[in-house]
Amino acid sequence: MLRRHVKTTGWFLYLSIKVRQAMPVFPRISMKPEVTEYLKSVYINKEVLTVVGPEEAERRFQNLLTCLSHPPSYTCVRASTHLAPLEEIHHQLGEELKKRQICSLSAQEASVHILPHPQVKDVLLLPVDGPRCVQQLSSEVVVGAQCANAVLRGANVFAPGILGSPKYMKVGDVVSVFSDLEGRCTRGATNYQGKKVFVGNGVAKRDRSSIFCPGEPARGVGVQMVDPLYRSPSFDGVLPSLVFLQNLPSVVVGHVLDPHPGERILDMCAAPGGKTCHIAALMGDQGEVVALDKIRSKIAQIQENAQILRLQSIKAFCFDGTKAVSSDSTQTSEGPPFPAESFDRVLLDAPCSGLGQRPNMSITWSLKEICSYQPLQRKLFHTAVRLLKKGGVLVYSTCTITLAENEEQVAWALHTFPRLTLQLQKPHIGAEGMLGAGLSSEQLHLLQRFSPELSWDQTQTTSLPCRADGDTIGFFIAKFMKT
Ligand SMILES: C[S@@+](CC[C@H](N)C(=O)[O-])C[C@H]1O[C@@H](n2cnc3c(N)ncnc32)[C@H](O)[C@@H]1O
Repeated sequence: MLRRHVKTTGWFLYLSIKVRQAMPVFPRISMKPEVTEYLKSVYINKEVLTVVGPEEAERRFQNLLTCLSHPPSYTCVRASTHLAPLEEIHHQLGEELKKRQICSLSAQEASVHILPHPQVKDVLLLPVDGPRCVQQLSSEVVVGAQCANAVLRGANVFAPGILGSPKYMKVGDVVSVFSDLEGRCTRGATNYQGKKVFVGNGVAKRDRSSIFCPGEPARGVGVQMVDPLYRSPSFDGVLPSLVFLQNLPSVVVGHVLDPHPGERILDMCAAPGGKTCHIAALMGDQGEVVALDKIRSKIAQIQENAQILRLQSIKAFCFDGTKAVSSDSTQTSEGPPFPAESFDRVLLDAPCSGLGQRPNMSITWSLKEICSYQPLQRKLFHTAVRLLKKGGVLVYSTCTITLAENEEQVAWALHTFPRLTLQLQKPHIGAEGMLGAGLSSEQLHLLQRFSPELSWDQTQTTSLPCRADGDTIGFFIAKFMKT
């Protein structure tokens, strides 16, 4: 395997000459020592040690730290099968990608490389080309970590994400883009020497002066990525009503909830509405999907997505989910709070520590912040159970990897609400629940945990769609019925 060392400021990155080789290109995710210790105690807990042994437990933990800093090796889009058959959307997407030449593949290859998921009937998968061999340049643009993560998943650099640029950067200049790993680059920097990681090359679409001008905040694309380390199509404006960018586990959530036409569904923490829209689509837009979110500015995102995807059964409200049960059982108004037992199904896609997101090269949070979600999730859970009809279905999901927000919440819920029983999930394409929360093997079997660390060693040698179910963000799903 041919490799070369490329020197960056204080950092050595291994850049691969061969496309898709097993060597990681980014350093392991960095975090505060207390957070590393905490995650280690989660992944190398007593129950895990007893079952898989210390070596395997350690291997999984080290894999976790590596895979979190790397993007999944494919892009997942959900097709609007309520508007057109999957085959038709597949074909149109191939044509559109060819037309826009946003796909690096040849015209003939473009549609061939879009693959339907074998089990999730409204998902199309597109391989990501990377890590690619890209030469670093002397002109450096430094962007915030969030912005860089989006670049690694196919986005361009938007002006607000830019922290530093060459002193005389002009429109048309070719620049190398770096992620500010520690969040220490000050806005307007001209030569940042802190920890940074190269994510690709692009062309400046704005002069430095217009990016950092005082007063009016800069908007629009600041650097168009032409040679990214990981190339995947940008879906900006591509068939907006027919394809929706969504991580595979998030699409699985909608199917696990299994909503039926004519039902009344509650999505308690809904913004920006990806899962809300999926639920409405699965119901053929027949019935009612009530979407709540506590943050007012996010309600417009739900409404906008519903409009783009041509869904009319969604009603979005700004409301605190923990207060969504009305004490008045005769209350009949359309919006919250609602009388108990008002909904056939409830989705609690809970606010969480989000540690399963990929790529993520640095967790800046303290342990206290990470541990702050469990009580809020329990409050929301109480409301969810009260609002659910007898015989109704409750799905609880998070995009994090701790036991405290996942399996421990399930153990707590089964203990607190004797009328809840765990249900089989369909599809079940992730792993089962993680050991360590005292759940039985039957209970763990009913849980779905997407655990990229389990297949990280094989990720880059297995072809799509086989690797799709393992090479995901970290995610958790539990399905209950109220008996
Ligand atoms: C994981 S995100 C939801 C993602 C969404 N389900 C989707 O698929 O697009 C969690 C959301 O919960 C919202 N949230 C936090 N606390 C809440 C509360 N008490 N009541 C309602 N929403 C809340 C946040 O504003 C955030 O938008």
